[in-house]
Order: sequence, then C-alpha cells, then structure tokens
Amino acid sequence: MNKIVEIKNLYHRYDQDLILENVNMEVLEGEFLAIIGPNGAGKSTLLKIIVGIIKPLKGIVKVFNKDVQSLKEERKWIGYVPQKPDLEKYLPLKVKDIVALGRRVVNNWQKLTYYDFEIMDKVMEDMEIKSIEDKIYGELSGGQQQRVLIARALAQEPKLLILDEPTVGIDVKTQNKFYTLLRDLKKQNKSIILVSHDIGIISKEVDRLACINRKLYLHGCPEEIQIHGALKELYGENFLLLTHKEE
Ligand SMILES: Nc1ncnc2c1ncn2[C@@H]1O[C@H](COP(=O)(O)OP(=O)(O)OP(=O)(O)O)[C@@H](O)[C@H]1O
Repeated sequence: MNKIVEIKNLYHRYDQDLILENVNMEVLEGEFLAIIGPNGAGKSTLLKIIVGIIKPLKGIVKVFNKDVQSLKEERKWIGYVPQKPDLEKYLPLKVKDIVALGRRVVNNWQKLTYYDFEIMDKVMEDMEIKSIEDKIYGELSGGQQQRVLIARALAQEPKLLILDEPTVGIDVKTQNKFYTLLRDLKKQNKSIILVSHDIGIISKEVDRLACINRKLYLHGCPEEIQIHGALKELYGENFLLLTHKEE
C-alpha cells in the first residue's frame, strides 16, 4: 500500500529543548492514524513538521513520496486544522469567507466557480454551519469556530487530512457527525492524522495509534498498544483502553 507520510530518524528542538527524538512512523493511503501523548509531548510540533510549517532539525519527512519541504502543487492536497488559531483577532471574516479559503487554495485564488460553491455548501451542511454562513467568525462560540475550521480544511477535498484536537469544544452530536464524516473520507481512501486526548473514542475509530512523548513509544493498532502497556509507559498510569472497534 502507498505510503502517504513517511518519517525517519526525526529530531526537533526549540532552543536547547529536544522535543522530538528519533521518531519513525508512516501513514498509508486510506489509513486513519491517531497521535496521542501527554501535554507538551511534541504532538502539535510533529503535525507542523508533517504539514511543512516547521523544518525539523534532522531527519527525513516525506509526504506523497516527496520531501515535504519540496512540495508544490501537492501541498494543496493537505488539509490542516491547527489547534486554536486566533484568526478572529486579525480578520473580520464571515464564516463563508473562511470556508472559501479552502477552495481558493485549490483553485489558485481564481474566481470561485459553481463547483466551488457546491463543495462549500456541502461541507458547511456537514458541519452544520450553513445557517450561520454570514456571521462574523470572531463572534462565534469556540465550538462553532472549530467547526468552521474543519469545514475550511474539508473544502480543500484533501487527500491527507491533519487534525490537531479538532473536536475540542464541539458538542457530542456534532462530534459524532464529524467521526462519521471521517469514516466516509477513509472509505474514499483519504488518509487522516488526528491528534486527540480522547483515547476512548479514537481507539474505536482509528486503524493505528502512535504514542508520543518526545520519543515514539509505539506505533500500532489500539489492541496492540493495550497489550504492550504503552499507555502506562506514556502517562505513567495504568490505563484501561476500551476497544470496541466494529467490523
Ligand atoms: N514555537 C515554539 N517555541 C518554543 N517552544 C515551543 C514552541 N512550540 C512548542 N514549544 C514547546 O515544545 C513542547 C511541545 O509542544 P507541542 O505543542 O508540540 O506539544 P503537544 O504534545 O501538542 O501538547 P498539547 O497536548 O498540550 O497540545 C512544549 O514544551 C512547548 O512549550
């Protein structure tokens, strides 16, 4: 199966602090990988390296079989939902303007077409924000803002979706809808990387889990991680990981 992301011997530091140490992992086409680990473990940093926003200190990072720093057109195939960006402070944009950014990235900032609007409508309906499309983003609740950011990333129709704690502040109903959406994307052979602290939910949804705390502790299916006691090693507590993955 095609490797969409391949990371070898990755190291990164901020100032003198080593944040990632010898991380090796991969994400296959159509695979749903969740990254878990305690606060400050380096998860967001790893995502930013995969997206190409941060250049690592050392190591190989390939996305779509190319060095991530050399991606050109392929960069548009990556949809990224960052953790708590404070867009609203700077931009008085409406919901639909932010979702449109996802389409503009793909169509090279050309005038939006009928097709672009169709996609925007679909993702806004999926994230239940169509009714607030004319509202100013900065005036929405935290959960509503998060849905807009997810819709923006989905509007790109990405081949690789990278999500940094996307469901924080989102109500349970919308969270369920969101996971259903992720399942649909997986069926379309899209790859997904999700950082989340919600171990219970994600262990039901994902193909593999990567446990990170500076180093990669384990990279395997949720059941395998439970057997190896990686969560205990990671969090220093005895974790009961509930895996009810349906066939
Ligand atoms: N731009 C930066 N400059 C300096 N240090 C940073 C920077 N970004 C992150 N760090 C530090 O690097 C470490 C890892 O941060 P990171 O955000 O990657 O962790 P995380 O696993 O995503 O944490 P959380 O679960 O709390 O979101 C933290 O100690 C953080 O303070």
